Order: sequence, then C-alpha cells, then structure tokens
Amino acid sequence: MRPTLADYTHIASGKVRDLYDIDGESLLMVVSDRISAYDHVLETPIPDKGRVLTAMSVFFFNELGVPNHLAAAADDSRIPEEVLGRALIVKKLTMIPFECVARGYLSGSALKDYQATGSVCGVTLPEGLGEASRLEEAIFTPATKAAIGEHDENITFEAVTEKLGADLAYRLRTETLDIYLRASTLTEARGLILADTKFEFGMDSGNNLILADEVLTPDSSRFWTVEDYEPGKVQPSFDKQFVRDWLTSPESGWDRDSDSPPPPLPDDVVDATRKRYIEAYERISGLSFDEWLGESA
Ligand SMILES: CCOC(=O)Cn1cc(-c2ncnc(N)c2C#N)cn1
Repeated sequence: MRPTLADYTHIASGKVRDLYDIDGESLLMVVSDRISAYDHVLETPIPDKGRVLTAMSVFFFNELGVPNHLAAAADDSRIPEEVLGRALIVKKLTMIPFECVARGYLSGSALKDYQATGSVCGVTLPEGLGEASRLEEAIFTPATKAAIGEHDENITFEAVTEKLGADLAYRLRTETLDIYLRASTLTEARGLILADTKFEFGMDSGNNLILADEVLTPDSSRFWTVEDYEPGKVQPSFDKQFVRDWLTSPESGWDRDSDSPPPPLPDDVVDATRKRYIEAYERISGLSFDEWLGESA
C-alpha cells in the first residue's frame, strides 16, 4: 500500500513543481502538469507533462553518469500512487545558491546583456552576434535564484567565486559546461538543438558535488529543431510554440502587455503541446513514453 502526499511534509513550491520532506534525509520532488508562458502559470494543465519531464530527467541522470541526487527508483514504494511517474525520491542536499546555466547560443536575457554591454556574465563575446547566434564555444552564465514571479539575475563568474571560493566555482563551471557539451551533442544527433540549459547543484554530507533538481527538460532548457534553425530571429520553442502562438493570436483575446491572466487554452493547443513533450522525450531518449510509469492523463 503506497502512502499518500498527505503523509509527507510540503516544504516548497515552484511554478510547476512541489517539494515534500519524506524522512529528513530524502525528499519527494513532484512535477505537475502545469505550464508557464509569458511569466504566467496557465490555468490549463498539459496532461502528462509532469510524467514526460520526469522521464526526461531520469533518462539524462542515467545517461550522464555524474553523481546526482536520485535516491531511489522511479517506482519506489514510498512514491504515492497519485504522482507515480511524475515524482522522484531525491537525496536531501545543501543546495548551492546559484543557477548554473550553460549557453551554446545567444538568446533571452543573455542576448539582452550582450546587446547592452557586448558581454554576458562578464564574458566578452565577438561583435556582430544576434538572436539565436551560435557561440564558438559554450559559455557558463550563472544567475541568482529568483523568487517565483521574478527573473533570475545574471552574475559574473567572479561573483560566484567570491561567494563560494575559487575551487567550487571552477568545479561548477567545469561540470556545467561538460554536461552541456555531452547533452547537446546527444540531442543534436537526434535533431534537437539544446540552445541553453540550467542546472542546480548541491553538496551532500560527504561534501561531494551532486547534480540536483531537474535536468535537461524543456522547462530548464531551450530546445529548437536543427531542421528549422535560422540565426537572426527568435527560434520557435520546441515545446511551447503552440501555446505562445495561440496566446498572442487574436483568437485568444488576450493582451500580453496587460495585467490580465492568460485565458484557458483550447483543446487542440493542449493536445498538440502534449504531443510535442512526448515527441521531445522519444526523440531524445529513443524510448517509448508508453513504457513510462504512471497513468496517462
Ligand atoms: C519546489 C521547486 O523548487 C525546487 O525544486 C528547487 N529546490 C530543490 C531543492 C533541493 N533541496 C535539497 N535537496 C535537493 N536534492 C533539492 C533538489 N532538487 C530545494 N529547492
């Protein structure tokens, strides 16, 4: 008989994930079907999104072979039935208070910083770059962990060094870029560009650096298709473009610049988005989502 979520102590919530304490040493990371767009968490869930993103993290944790916070199998008996397939038992760590971001392409806040200063997180880039430019080599662009609703703030490697010391800062940069390079090579061979991604690390009781949080999911990364890649313009988001296009179409009746919340999504946008998440997982992992744990929504 599996426990229920009520048996665990809720300790934190993000936009789409919730964290529970199991026994002081292990946590339960629960991934919901919620989706965010334009800084809003939408009222319409995407069925199976939580299960797909959990399956993607598990695939990469296994594929990468670096020390990570997974503390049990995805079907461990301590995982409640209601979240089976979209929840993982993880080792409780002392989290490092920085987002460790690797970027192989220029987009988002990094592009804004580059356009303003010619550099990103103190890293000077060549002149003449624009939206979605591929960087000669991937860069480490750490950021502070913003509260919900706020944006992470890009900071310099020196600021990380000042806070954590040179050794740990250097290890974070090296680990982040190594994992990015390996993951982006794998995804690109399967037709998907990993433009950038965000890792979180923690320290265990043995003072070992451990890869934590979710890894290499569409929520923590930008994925574009190799086929449609065209530098110089905003690339379609592999997973969220149907949602973004509908929300900014006259059909939605929503004004992105207003304070009003986005309207509910139509079924066809929900279904197309659900299919994109599954496609991303199956193309990257080579596995069938039908084989993944839990009940399809
Ligand atoms: C609720 C959504 O926010 C997060 O999951 C971010 N977060 C992670 C932790 C964490 N804390 C201790 N040990 C861990 N293994 C982890 C992990 N992952 C705390 N916040």
